[in-house]
Amino acid sequence: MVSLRSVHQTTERVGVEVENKRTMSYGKGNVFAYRTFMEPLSGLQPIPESAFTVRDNTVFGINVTVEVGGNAFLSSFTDGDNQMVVATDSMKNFIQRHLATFSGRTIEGFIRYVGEAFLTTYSHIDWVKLTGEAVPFENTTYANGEESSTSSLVYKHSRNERNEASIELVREGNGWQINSQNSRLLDLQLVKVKDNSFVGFIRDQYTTLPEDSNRPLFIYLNIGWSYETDDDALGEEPARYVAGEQVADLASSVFHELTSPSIQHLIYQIGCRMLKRFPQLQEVTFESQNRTWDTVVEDIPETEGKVYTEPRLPFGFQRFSVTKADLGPQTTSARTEKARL
Ligand SMILES: O=c1[nH]c(=O)c2[nH]c(=O)[nH]c2[nH]1
Repeated sequence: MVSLRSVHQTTERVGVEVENKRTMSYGKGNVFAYRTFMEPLSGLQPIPESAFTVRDNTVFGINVTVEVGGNAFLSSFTDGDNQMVVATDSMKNFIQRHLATFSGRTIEGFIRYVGEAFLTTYSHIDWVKLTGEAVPFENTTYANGEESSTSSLVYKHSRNERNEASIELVREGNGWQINSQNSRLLDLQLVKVKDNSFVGFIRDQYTTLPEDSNRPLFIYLNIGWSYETDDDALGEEPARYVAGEQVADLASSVFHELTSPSIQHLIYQIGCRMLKRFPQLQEVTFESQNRTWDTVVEDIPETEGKVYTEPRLPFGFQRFSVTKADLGPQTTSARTEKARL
């Protein structure tokens, strides 16, 4: 038994700990900035699954969230003392104006540039986290005589999947270090109209779902990746950069090829293919959601088509990460692991 007194002392010690590690940050979200005629990102390493090799960058749109922390901000919370406060409105201006002086070509590069600038400009900021979500614009075409040509003037705001990058920089001595850096493709929505199954799952008193050896499969995917070498994420060496557009094509290509037994296995296969194509990556992560339509009309005579409607809530999801350990010789150890279990 612990005496009351020692409980009290422990609490005091814990209290000090908590004081040092308390949650304290502030920042700004939805900071939109658009720059036109930015340098295109060309020279990407082509992969067989994708024809994408150049990101145009004529319209570079980004939605930034910035969050900063540091002991210097404590008195702004506890005493209402704003002496050290960088107004979040100024943070917004800081981000937007830095887009004019940015000399890179990627969202990863931009948030790194802004993060470093925050730490350099405001010496009392201990750490900064930035997320940049691309606001994507696609090419359009116009009638050029009898031909159709790509417009260099008109771009179409895309509401499809988009790239995102995030970084956490922490002050360290006279410089800073990267605590985490990730790239993601958000909200890739893919439907495969046949050649997917879901069978062999547990059947017990709770099971109402029939086995299906040929279902349509509609999935929503967030795919994340991190690099072995942080600087590869910047796109300064385009051949070492992984573009979300390539990742989207790779994912749909694997989906096309695979007669999938489940979403779980599909995302594993996508992850392995990504690490094979892009050996500069360290890890690939997935958040998937099952959005498979509900069937309304099962048989339409003389066609293999059916009629479907929106899926009913609730939706299933998966989370999974794939690393190089999942490639090559590790297949053996995965099997051994299974045998051991
Ligand atoms: O691919 C799937 N994985 C599951 O775990 C699952 N569960 C479910 O009801 N449908 C599906 N589909």
